[in-house]
Amino acid sequence: MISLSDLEKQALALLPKAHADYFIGGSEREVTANANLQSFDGLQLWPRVLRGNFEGDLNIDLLGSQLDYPILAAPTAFHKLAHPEGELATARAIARCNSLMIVSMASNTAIETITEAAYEVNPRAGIWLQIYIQPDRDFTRRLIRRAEKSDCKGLVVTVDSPVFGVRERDIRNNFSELPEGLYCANMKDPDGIFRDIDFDSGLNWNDIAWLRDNTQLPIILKGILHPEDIRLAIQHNLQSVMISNHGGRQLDGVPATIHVLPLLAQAADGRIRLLVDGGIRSGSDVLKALALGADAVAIGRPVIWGLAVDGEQGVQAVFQHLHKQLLSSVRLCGCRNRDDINSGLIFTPNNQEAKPYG
Ligand SMILES: Cc1cc2nc3c(=O)[nH]c(=O)nc-3n(C[C@H](O)[C@H](O)[C@H](O)COP(=O)(O)O)c2cc1C
Ligand SMILES: CCCCCCC(=O)C(=O)O
Repeated sequence: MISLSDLEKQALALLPKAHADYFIGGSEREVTANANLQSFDGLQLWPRVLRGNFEGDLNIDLLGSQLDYPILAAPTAFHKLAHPEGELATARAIARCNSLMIVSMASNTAIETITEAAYEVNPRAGIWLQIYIQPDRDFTRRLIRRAEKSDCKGLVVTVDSPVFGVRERDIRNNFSELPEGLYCANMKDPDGIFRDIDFDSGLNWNDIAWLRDNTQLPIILKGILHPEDIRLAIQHNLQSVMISNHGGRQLDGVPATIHVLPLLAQAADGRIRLLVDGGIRSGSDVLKALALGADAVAIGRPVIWGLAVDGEQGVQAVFQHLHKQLLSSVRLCGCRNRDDINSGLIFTPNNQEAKPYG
């Protein structure tokens, strides 16, 4: 693979239009979906030279999961629309890469089957489950128990979705149901009936406290964009937040995540692990996010493109590609160790006078 944009083109050409549009689309006018991508291009790295080797490593302990590098898979729904092996192919690929997969609540494969496949490939694999807290709290509690029993290592709670975003492409394509034979496998009730995923528009911090009392798993809040919400997450003893605008698929017109990251890193002040997603398409994008304060980044659509083009191997290729590019960017920037990856690496007109790192 040469670039993720080549891969994206290949994947889009392979998929039926309604599915390609579901995967690539954003909400309303897709201003935020586009801003995620463009904002990375608007940031420039500011390299130093003649500083010798990068002696550090890029591995990370993320809430108990050991990753070889700080890139993980964001939760994305319906992998069987991209490839018949669906989430099993994704999970195996990511396990082989010693990375971490956040399984969507809307996966086409049940969480137990996914963890089993991942741990078979790599007993140290990282698997977290993403949930939308359901208005039916008993159902939510049962799903959390299933995640715990199947040895998930974290629970990601998506909080940017009191209602579902308006996806104009899906409306135009009349895409409102999965093809026959595909299901949201985690939504099966004990009586064998699949229920729909609901969005709880009344969700508030008391529900997060309820969740805190209902699981020992680390909780990661996904969909944070405001520094005040970081402070509240810290107050609620959460381990991590994902700075995310849902890939521009929920509220259109919100900032690109990379733009709010510095403010949120300041609010976090090292007291909570910061993950960021949205528009990361190259190793230099990953480096920009790490430099601005992220502990790790997550990728959504690129995983789908890899899966659609070449199943398990395609997903593996995406992770290997980003890892290789990240290492190359780190070296080209003259970083000697992990501490050199800081905000001094980002050139802005305002920091021309500032003393860069080192
Ligand atoms: C096709 C698709 C499905 C998604 N499904 C979910 C989901 O089930 N749960 C969730 O919290 N986020 C979901 N997201 C949002 C991603 O987790 C992530 O925030 C976003 O894709 C990151 O942007 P990127 O695709 O530019 O990397 C989905 C995104 C896409 C593109
Ligand atoms: C009603 C099904 C909900 C699936 C959620 C997937 C998602 O979050 C997305 O962005 O699409």
